[in-house]
Amino acid sequence: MQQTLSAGLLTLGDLNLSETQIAQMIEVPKDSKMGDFAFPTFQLAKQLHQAPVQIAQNLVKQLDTSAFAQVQAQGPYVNFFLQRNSIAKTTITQVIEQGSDFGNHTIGQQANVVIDMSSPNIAKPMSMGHLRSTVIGNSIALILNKLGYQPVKINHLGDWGTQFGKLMVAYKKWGSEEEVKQDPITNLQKYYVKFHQLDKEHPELDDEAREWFKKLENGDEEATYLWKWFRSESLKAFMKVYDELGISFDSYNGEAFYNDKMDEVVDLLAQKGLLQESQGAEIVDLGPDLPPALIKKSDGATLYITRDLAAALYRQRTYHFKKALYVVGSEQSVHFEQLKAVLAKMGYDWAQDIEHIKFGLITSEGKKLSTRAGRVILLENVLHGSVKLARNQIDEKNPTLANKEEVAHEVGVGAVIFHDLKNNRTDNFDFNLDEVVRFEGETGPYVQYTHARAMSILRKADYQETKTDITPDQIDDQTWEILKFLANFPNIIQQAALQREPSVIAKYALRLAKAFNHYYAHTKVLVADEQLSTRLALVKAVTIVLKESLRLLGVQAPDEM
Ligand SMILES: NC(=[NH2+])NCCC[C@H](N)C(=O)O
Repeated sequence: MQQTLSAGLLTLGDLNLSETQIAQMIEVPKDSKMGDFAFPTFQLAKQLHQAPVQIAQNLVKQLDTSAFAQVQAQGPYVNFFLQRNSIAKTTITQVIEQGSDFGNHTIGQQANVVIDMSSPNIAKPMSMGHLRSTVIGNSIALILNKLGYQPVKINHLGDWGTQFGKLMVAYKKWGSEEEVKQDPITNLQKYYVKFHQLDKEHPELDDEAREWFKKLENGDEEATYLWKWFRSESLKAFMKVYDELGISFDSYNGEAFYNDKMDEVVDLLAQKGLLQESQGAEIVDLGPDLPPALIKKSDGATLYITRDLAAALYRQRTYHFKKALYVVGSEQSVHFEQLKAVLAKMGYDWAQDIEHIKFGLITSEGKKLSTRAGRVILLENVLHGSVKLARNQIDEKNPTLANKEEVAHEVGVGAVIFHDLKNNRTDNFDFNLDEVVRFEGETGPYVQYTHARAMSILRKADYQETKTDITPDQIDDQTWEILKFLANFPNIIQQAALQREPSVIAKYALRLAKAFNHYYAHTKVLVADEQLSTRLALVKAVTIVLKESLRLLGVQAPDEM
């Protein structure tokens, strides 16, 4: 279809659309009367100086339609109706032969894409925002990898800053080693909060904190020891969450890693004549549309953005990245615009390869989370609560299941990840644990359950791949619904990659699962007639694509649940 469209489009005018770009535009209409696939013409109107409806009509006249059952213009769309039988045979055969490789592409040519993700702050709890960054970043890495890119997942830990001075003072005054070892995050946080409760009335505390931070910067033995220890205890606690999520990183180079790389950045900025003094501080002016970037404070301390500049330089040198993605909440938009702007001013053309992958807030009862208002969601409670709810559902639906513990974990954790990824990433969404783990509706467990159900059909039939001989004769509407989705999977992956949007895959998986359940409700799959092996092959293909969709989101697909 891409080839046909590509050839047809060339006759309309000077359009520079690659087949990949065309693939990314193709849609599967919700109403099958509008075709199996549809090609929208809106986006071409400007370039061609024609109305979309006109373009659709002209295009249809130019297309070689011999490979299709029917091609027609309907409003601003070109609708394609495929030859069901031939598509059925090729699609099912392809999916089964390629297995989880179905949809793979070499477009990425092994180029490195650096993904800055998760990046929680030492001695503080990991927030729901950090969870979003972790699961979105992980899924984007998996999607890009499927297209032949080499993702490099970097956890840019918040492990440096004046807060460590405060923490050291607080720990030495009110802390204990046992407490920190037992529950590092809760207790370190507790000391820090106590410091802030007292420092208003005891300003000498702030002086002590400054001294401790200075000691740390100067490599003092005790300060360094404490810092390393806080860092490693916190990291251990974070690792537990990452282990539960099944997510790993290629690097944990956090802010502190760039300590000895800051001078170079400041020198470079000075050499290029970009540094200005402003009230004792050093800034880079970024014109009327952006606030200036604060590079060095009047006391000589460098800032968040200075570290990000050093990190960008380091990553470019180390990985020669094709793209550098920063998966960070929308509230940091200005920071990343500044980062790009400073790098562009420094004359690095790779500044344009930096992308801020924004995401929205998680709310509770429609309101922003707030520790003070008591609207907090603790990550650990979410994961454990979700696994527990999944366990209850399994006990109810499948009490004799063998590895309940393991499956409950895969379902509970998968539910949380899926719930996050099914929304457009920039949308805010409300968190309600009961909703997350439901086996019906638009949830991860629903997709997992559909996969497990399809697997159980194959088990009952004692399906052997070698028996596959596909001879579809009549393809009814329910079957066709599934086939269409299967055939479109490669396009879906490319769409998700281009938009950096895992929700494209999550929504696709929901639609495919729904189509399968619809089919299953209408079809006696296991009846022994001459179409049995074709039906089983279809079911097999569905299990492959559902499982691969879930994998790309970072969600497991148990065979039974
Ligand atoms: N390179 C970066 N700035 N990454 C994001 C860091 C996020 C930061 N630690 C925070 O919690 O807000």
